[in-house]
Amino acid sequence: DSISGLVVTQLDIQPGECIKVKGKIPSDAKGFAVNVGKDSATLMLHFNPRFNCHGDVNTIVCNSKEDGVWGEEDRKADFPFQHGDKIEICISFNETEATVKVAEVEFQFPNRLGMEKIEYLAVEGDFKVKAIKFS
Ligand SMILES: C=CCO[C@@H]1O[C@H](CO)[C@@H](O[C@@H]2O[C@H](CO)[C@H](O)[C@H](OCc3cn(-c4n[nH]c(N)n4)nn3)[C@H]2O)[C@H](O)[C@H]1NC(C)=O
Repeated sequence: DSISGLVVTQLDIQPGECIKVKGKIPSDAKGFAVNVGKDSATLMLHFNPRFNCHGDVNTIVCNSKEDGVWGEEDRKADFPFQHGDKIEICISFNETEATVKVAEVEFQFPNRLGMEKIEYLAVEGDFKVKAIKFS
C-alpha cells in the first residue's frame, strides 16, 4: 500500500542495541515513516513524522501493526523536524518499550507486541537514506 523505500530483513537486533538511520528530509516532504518489527505486517513501531499528510500537519504519529492490522495511534507533542534537515534517527527497545532518539528529543512507544528482537527495518515516504548502522 505504499511506495517502498529501503527495506532490510533477516536482522537480529536484540534489546539495548541501536538501529541508526541517517538521511535527509527533502524540502517538499509530506511525510515519511520508519518501521521496525518482525515484517511489514507485524510492526513494533511505525514512526511516522507528518509534515502535511493524512490530515495532519507537523505531527509525529506512532503506531504498531499486528498481522496487518494497525493498533491505536499515539500522536507526539514534539515535532523536531524541518524540511531540508539532515537527521540521524536512533531506535532501540526493551521488553516494555521502543525508544526513538532524534535531534536531542527522545520518544517512547510501548512494546505492545512484546517483541524480543527486531528482524525488519523499512523506511518509506519522503526521506533520502544516506546511511544505516547497527550497533
Ligand atoms: C480521520 C480519519 C480516520 O483516521 C485516519 O485514518 C487513517 C487511515 O487509517 C490514518 O492514516 C494511516 O495511519 C497509519 C498509522 O496509524 C499509517 O500511517 C498509514 O499509512 C501507512 C503508510 C503510508 N506509507 C507511505 N509510503 N510512502 C508514503 N508517502 N506513505 N506507507 N505506509 C496511514 O494511512 C490516519 O492517521 C487517521 N487519522 C486520525 C486523526 O486518526
